Amino acid sequence: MAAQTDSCYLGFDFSTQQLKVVAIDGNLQVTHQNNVQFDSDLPEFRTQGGVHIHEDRLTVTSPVCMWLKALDLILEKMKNAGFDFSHVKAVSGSGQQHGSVYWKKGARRALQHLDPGRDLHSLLQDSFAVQDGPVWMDSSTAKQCQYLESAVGGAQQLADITGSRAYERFTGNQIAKIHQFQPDKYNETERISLVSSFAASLFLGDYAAIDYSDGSGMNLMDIFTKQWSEPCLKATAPQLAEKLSDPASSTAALGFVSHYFVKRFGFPEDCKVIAFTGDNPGSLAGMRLQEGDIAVSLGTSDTVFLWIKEPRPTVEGHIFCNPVDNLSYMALICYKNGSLTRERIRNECAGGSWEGFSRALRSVPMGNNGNIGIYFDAMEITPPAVGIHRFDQHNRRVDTFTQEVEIRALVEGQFLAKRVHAQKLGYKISKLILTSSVLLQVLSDIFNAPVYTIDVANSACLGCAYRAVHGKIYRCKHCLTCCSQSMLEMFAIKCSPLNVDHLRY
Ligand SMILES: O=C(CO)[C@@H](O)[C@H](O)CF
Repeated sequence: MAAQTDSCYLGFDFSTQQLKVVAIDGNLQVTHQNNVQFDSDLPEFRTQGGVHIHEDRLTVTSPVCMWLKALDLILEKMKNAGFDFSHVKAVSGSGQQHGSVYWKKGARRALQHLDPGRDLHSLLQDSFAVQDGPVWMDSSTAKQCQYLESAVGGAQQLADITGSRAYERFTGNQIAKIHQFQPDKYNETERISLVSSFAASLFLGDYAAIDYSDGSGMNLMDIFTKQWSEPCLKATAPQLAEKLSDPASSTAALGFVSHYFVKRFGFPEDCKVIAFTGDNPGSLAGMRLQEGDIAVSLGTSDTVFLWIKEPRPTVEGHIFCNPVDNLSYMALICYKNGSLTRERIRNECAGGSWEGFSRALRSVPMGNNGNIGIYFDAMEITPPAVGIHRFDQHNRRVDTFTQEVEIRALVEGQFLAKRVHAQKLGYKISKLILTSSVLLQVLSDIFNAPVYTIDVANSACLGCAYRAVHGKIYRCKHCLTCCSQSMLEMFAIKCSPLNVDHLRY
């Protein structure tokens, strides 16, 4: 890693299982990385995979105080590692998409007057109307989805406005459920943030706007006007526009870090806060996608996404506003059964070892001798289905595979689904960029296309650190309007070509 130089930019990612941070210098070189694992570093919240799955197996939440404590902890870890905050010129970040935070009346005043002598958790733990907020793994709002679609004229009509049909995890439907079943908590709420804008609010010392890109994942924002859609707001809950406030550009400089961070950690007073966004939009920036590239992100959720100019919303997949270029968009497909399912089968079929998993995978030929598996441990998003299904080379349903066949069936099944859905949505598959270096070969075989990886594990953090640079440097000095220098030009100026391991031509 490069030594810390005089300019430094931070990108935070509040993802499902951990809080991560990447620091880069003015040449976009990584100088520091750190993380806090929610389950192991903050065991008092008793999460599994960073969440609480409720008894109905559909409701999934995360404690907002866990995220507060995680930020306290990661900043302490950075300070103890000798990180010098006085060089930080700008911060940005991302959060798991769709999750929501409900600030209760009076919270803004607390946020604006944080005492640098105390930690964030002790200062803000009583500032939330909902302690355990809904997150993207929740599938409990089917009724709210049906109501919203019927109110605006159907699934395709809703997709034409917001970029997606109604999805259970999307924030608007979660807000509708809280208004319906916990009206006192809804009425006690003065501001609703996404996880991304909640995190930005902590650094800003005031409520931060929801950005266009993450706001596209709410079934509430018109992705063309980039304003809240009145019919969607009306069909969701009363006084909602007031609780959300106006969305802002994902490239917006929201202000400077608060007095709290200057005094407690030594951030410079002119350290800018650039709008935080969703984790997948953050990854899109971090992977420096060009038109025609397809990104595959393997995480708690798996996603396939690409940079597009012309949005064509459908009832499958999602169209979000682009986090880097206000005139572009991003297309995304999301799969809920990602790393948690791969870890379950690694534990059951390879003794918990990734080396054993890889050996088993390589021991069975590509195509798995015709055996195919579908592994939906939890209700899947794409398609909305659940259950484990195995078929042999004669298309007969079978109950078990050998351990090696099971492992290859899982990986090939997950990647085949990605290819089928990507092609069905018209994604042109020419080059793939994978966020991690695992499973490269299988992905390349399944897509029959060259696969690259980026050389930093935390693509969302990296993308947000890039966005911090972009927001700080490439902005006219006299106003906070959108900068003239595009981020892709910035990359051309600031750094060498993407460091990629090119697997196969
Ligand atoms: O729901 C998703 C995207 O639509 C997931 O990828 C979450 O962003 C994961 F945090």
